[in-house]
Amino acid sequence: MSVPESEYAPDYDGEQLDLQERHSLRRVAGMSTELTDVTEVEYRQLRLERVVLVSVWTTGSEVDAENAMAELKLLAETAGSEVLEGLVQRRLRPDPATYIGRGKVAELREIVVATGADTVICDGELAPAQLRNLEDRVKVKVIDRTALILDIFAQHAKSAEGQAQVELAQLQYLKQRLRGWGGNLSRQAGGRASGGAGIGGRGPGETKLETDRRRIHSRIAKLRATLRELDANRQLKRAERQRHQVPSVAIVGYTNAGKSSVLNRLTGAGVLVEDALFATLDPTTRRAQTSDGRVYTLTDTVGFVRHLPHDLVEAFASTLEESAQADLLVHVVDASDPDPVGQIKAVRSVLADIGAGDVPELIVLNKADKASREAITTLRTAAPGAVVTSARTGEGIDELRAAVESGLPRPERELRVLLPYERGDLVDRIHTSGELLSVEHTEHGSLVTARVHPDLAGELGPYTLAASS
Ligand SMILES: Nc1nc2c(ncn2[C@@H]2O[C@H](COP(=O)(O)OP(=O)(O)OP(=O)(O)O)[C@@H](O)[C@H]2O)c(=O)[nH]1
Ligand SMILES: [Mg+2]
Repeated sequence: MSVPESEYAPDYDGEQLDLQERHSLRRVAGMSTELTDVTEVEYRQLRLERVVLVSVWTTGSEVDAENAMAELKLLAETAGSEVLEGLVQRRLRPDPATYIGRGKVAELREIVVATGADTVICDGELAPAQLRNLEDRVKVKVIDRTALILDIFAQHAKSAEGQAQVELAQLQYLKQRLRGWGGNLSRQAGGRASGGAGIGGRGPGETKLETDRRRIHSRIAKLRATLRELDANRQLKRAERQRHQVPSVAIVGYTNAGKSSVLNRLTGAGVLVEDALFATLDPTTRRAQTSDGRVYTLTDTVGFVRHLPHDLVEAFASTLEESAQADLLVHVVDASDPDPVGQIKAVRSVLADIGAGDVPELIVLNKADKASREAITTLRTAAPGAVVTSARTGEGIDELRAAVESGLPRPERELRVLLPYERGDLVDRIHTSGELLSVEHTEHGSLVTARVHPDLAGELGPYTLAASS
């Protein structure tokens, strides 16, 4: 399988790296998808694409490169692929024409032939020309990480809004690549064994799009209009919650960190939990109550991933906005992941992008049952004030609930009122929207000290005895 040395000649921009590193298109160990039983093999052969993963490793340590590859593998498998091989090339930067070094392309072709792969997935966002050049030479479908993530989102989107958002992102992505693709490979064919659309092929078909570029544009316009309408709906609901001064908490974090599991633990909500990336695409809002009866909302959100495609962030803006509008972010981290600090950084960078950078954040180190003691200790130092939980065993959930309660904004007015007994309704409202500090039952009514919002303070005005702060 070795390629003559002369073939490496055009591989110029690797020249400043160690010779041996440059020469190897290294196999990453343990990459092939493990199939456990025969029925699974048969089932998967019908459905799966057989893929080879390729990555250019430019910066960071070898461990970083392997973690990135492991994540790409997980993404590919989430999309339904069988991973045959993972290859990494050490290089200062991707080749502008072929992504990996030109000399490596022939080697990649040999691996594709030898393994019987029908798709190559590159870790990154490739230029249209890079995709086309690679496809021409490797002679199987080549897709990039962005298309892969879009594909996973397309498979998981359930609500009308989620589906419209994904389709919009896919069309934006395709629009820029219409000229780049085509040629002898049909995008519509999909994986050899998938019996139809494969990765990157679900969603809008390309040939149709090529024949009528205007149709993309009008479809995009239509989707945007639909999304605006749906967004207006969401705004209404949010405004309603704001009017009632209901504090909101958004659960954010890297994909598969355990956000939905944490929400389920906190509220008993039946939200889909799956060992899959991007299981949750539609935000679920649940009502919760503090120990003293104040009502607040908890919203589960779409997970983040490193290099979340820009088109997706834009398309999901209204969903992601939920986090920017929250009073508190519960940032769930998988403490058992090999690189939790990298995940925290990736999540914070998306949060900053969507304007949620200033919302108070409570870090939750989840999967404590699985994480090593050292990892937890290191993370505690990196994130002081973090709560350690296991959504699996329930460890730390009470502590988390208490931390969320104390992180909620406090109603600003403190007052003392004497409420006649027939105004029990007002006592109830203090319970659910304010903080009841003390009650004393007198012969004239209930003597209540409480913190409430200005609205309710206004209504309580006639009964106020003394106001402070
Ligand atoms: N061992 C362990 N597994 C957990 C824990 N919390 C969640 N999991 C598992 O991790 C996987 C992902 O959990 P989810 O709650 O779906 O994660 P998520 O963050 O909502 O994921 P997405 O919606 O896909 O972004 C599931 O298999 C859970 O059972 C935990 O504390 N310990
Ligand atoms: Mg989820």
